[in-house]
Amino acid sequence: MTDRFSSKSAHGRNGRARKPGNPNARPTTARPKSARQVALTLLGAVMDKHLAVDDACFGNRDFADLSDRDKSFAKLLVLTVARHMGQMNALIDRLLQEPPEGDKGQVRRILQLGLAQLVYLKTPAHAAVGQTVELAGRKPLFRYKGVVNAILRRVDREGDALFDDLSDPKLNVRPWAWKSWEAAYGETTARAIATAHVAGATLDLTVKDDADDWAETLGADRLPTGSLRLPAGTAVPGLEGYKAGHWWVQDAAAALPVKLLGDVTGKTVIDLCAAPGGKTMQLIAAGASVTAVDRHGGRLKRLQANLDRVGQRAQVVEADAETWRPEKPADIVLLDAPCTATGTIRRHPELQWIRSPNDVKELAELQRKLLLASLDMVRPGGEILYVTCSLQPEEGEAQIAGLLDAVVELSLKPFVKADLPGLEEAITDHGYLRCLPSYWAEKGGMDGFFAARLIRK
Ligand SMILES: C[S@@+](CC[C@H](N)C(=O)[O-])C[C@H]1O[C@@H](n2cnc3c(N)ncnc32)[C@H](O)[C@@H]1O
Repeated sequence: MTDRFSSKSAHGRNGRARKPGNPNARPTTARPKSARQVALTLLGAVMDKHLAVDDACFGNRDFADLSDRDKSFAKLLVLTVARHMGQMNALIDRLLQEPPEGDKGQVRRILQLGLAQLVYLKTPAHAAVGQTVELAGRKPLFRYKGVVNAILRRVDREGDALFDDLSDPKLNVRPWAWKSWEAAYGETTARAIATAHVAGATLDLTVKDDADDWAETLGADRLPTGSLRLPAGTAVPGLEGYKAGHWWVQDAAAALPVKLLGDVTGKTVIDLCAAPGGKTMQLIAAGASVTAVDRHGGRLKRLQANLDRVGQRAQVVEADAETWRPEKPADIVLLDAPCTATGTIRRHPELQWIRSPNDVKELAELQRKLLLASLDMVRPGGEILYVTCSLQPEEGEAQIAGLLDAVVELSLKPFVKADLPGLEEAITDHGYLRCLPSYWAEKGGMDGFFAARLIRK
């Protein structure tokens, strides 16, 4: 078997001129880093600065210098470590006879990168071991080079057997998150959620129309709720219909809240927190007239590019939804609120390690403010659709229950199971949408989502 990742990047070698104006440009004499070295830096940014992997990549000059292939490999390494970190740490604790001193956790991270390659990505040992050991080749880590080498060689020799008693996916869940999910969904479901997080995510698409035809053209599965599903790792830009804007990438669960609104033809909708526009595009495709609001200019550019690609138009507003107000109240406000996004750990396993109970508290407060602001933007008799991609009840069920207790102008318009044929289990007794990553496990799962429909009296 050949190793696609056994040599240093051929891209960005010494002396290669950088494009003028490249903000990540570095002096041409600097020595380019290997994908594994960059992965080690990215892992540090995730764990120490609590950055999402994409954000860590965005600000990293060495990452910018890698070839596309090495960029993918560096990211894959970090995501694989994040996905299995609890299991890896349990094994490392067992194999490291003495915890390293004064290494700022680097030896553990190097070992994690080695395990990611040997155990999960099945990178050939000659590259995985040799080049990973090199990461410990400089001061102050070089005294641990032998230890790293010995541990990785043992893992290569003994393989999966070393993980026999470390298969419980709960090991990868932070205790505070486990406590919350167990209390909210029960132990069996919490474990199924953890299992889904380890399994990763498929590529789901929402099509503008002709879903059956597109399913056939793309060789995709048509899910009961209308989304199309392709295997994990399918490359998007090369797929037929992407450039022509016939479909967009959207997890099957993320597509449900707008579907649950029913017929929106001719209705005015304010899409608050709209970027990058998945739900905006759904609303427009369903016949609504949409004002898309987001406070992040860069993300709004992505929204506009998405609208351009699929040939749709919306009024696009860069503003803070807490203070912005429309000239005229809308029929519907869709609030896809900023949240901890713990429902998307399948795609972004690092969230497990960068979120904290304090984030849940702070974001729940922000969501409440945005919900109250939404009330000012919708006409009497109009609807507010509140959505989060969080598994935490504070950002879902408890948020809405608290709001309904406090705000007399609002009432719940419950969803009913008949609204969601094929996924009835996602409609709760209270009439909320509650998707869990463990649903449709045999089909490849889905993101965790919550939605509630409120009426302004
Ligand atoms: C969950 S994402 C939205 C995803 C989007 N609705 C979709 O379907 O593609 C949350 C968005 O909220 C935006 N945001 C966060 N706080 C905001 C605020 N106070 N006002 C407006 N937008 C905000 C972020 O910039 C981010 O784009």
